[in-house]
Amino acid sequence: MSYKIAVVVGSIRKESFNRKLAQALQKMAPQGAQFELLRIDDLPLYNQDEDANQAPQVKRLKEQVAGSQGVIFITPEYNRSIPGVLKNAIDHASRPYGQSAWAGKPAGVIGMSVGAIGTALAQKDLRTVLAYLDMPTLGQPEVYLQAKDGFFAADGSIAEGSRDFIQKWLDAYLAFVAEHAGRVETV
Ligand SMILES: Cc1cc2nc3c(=O)[nH]c(=O)nc-3n(C[C@H](O)[C@H](O)[C@H](O)COP(=O)(O)O)c2cc1C
Repeated sequence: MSYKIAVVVGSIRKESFNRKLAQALQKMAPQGAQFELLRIDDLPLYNQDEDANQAPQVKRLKEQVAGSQGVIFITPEYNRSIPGVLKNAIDHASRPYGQSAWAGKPAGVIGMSVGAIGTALAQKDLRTVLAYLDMPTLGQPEVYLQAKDGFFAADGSIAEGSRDFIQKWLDAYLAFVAEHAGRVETV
């Protein structure tokens, strides 16, 4: 079976480490796993008044999530939590109430920040949100990455020091997606 995995990056900065990580992961994906990086930088600020009249960018986001078999969130930590742009995207695709695009999608959480705890607190907050959104989320292994010179190789791939560790996370996440898809198919 092949899987489409939606990838949401919690930074819209041009030189984002997390975007680079998303691109590196995309290259590490095995055949049968197709990664799609979702755009969130053109979403309006979430406003509940617009629930019945969602912007085309919001509809696009929801369709991309709905068409995926899983979602990977790759986020930096901002002020010990998740960036507003990521929460904005999550809130958009969770509404109108009862029509969330996220529900039931198996999630993977990974992130890179400059601080020593490597997004641990951002991921903790994100996991709380994903639990509420009814997204089964891979528990182990956890990946907390501190941005350091040499993490990425010159070609944008993950350098040797961390490559195996990240590959193990990716393999575990894709197995989690497959297990979830199997469960859904047998219901
Ligand atoms: C508003 C703001 C708050 C931040 N707060 C944290 C933080 O709580 N922990 C941390 O490790 N880094 C923090 N940083 C630094 C980010 O880790 C750094 O900007 C990182 O490069 C962001 O990820 P990106 O490269 O994908 O954009 C913060 C940066 C900004 C702009």
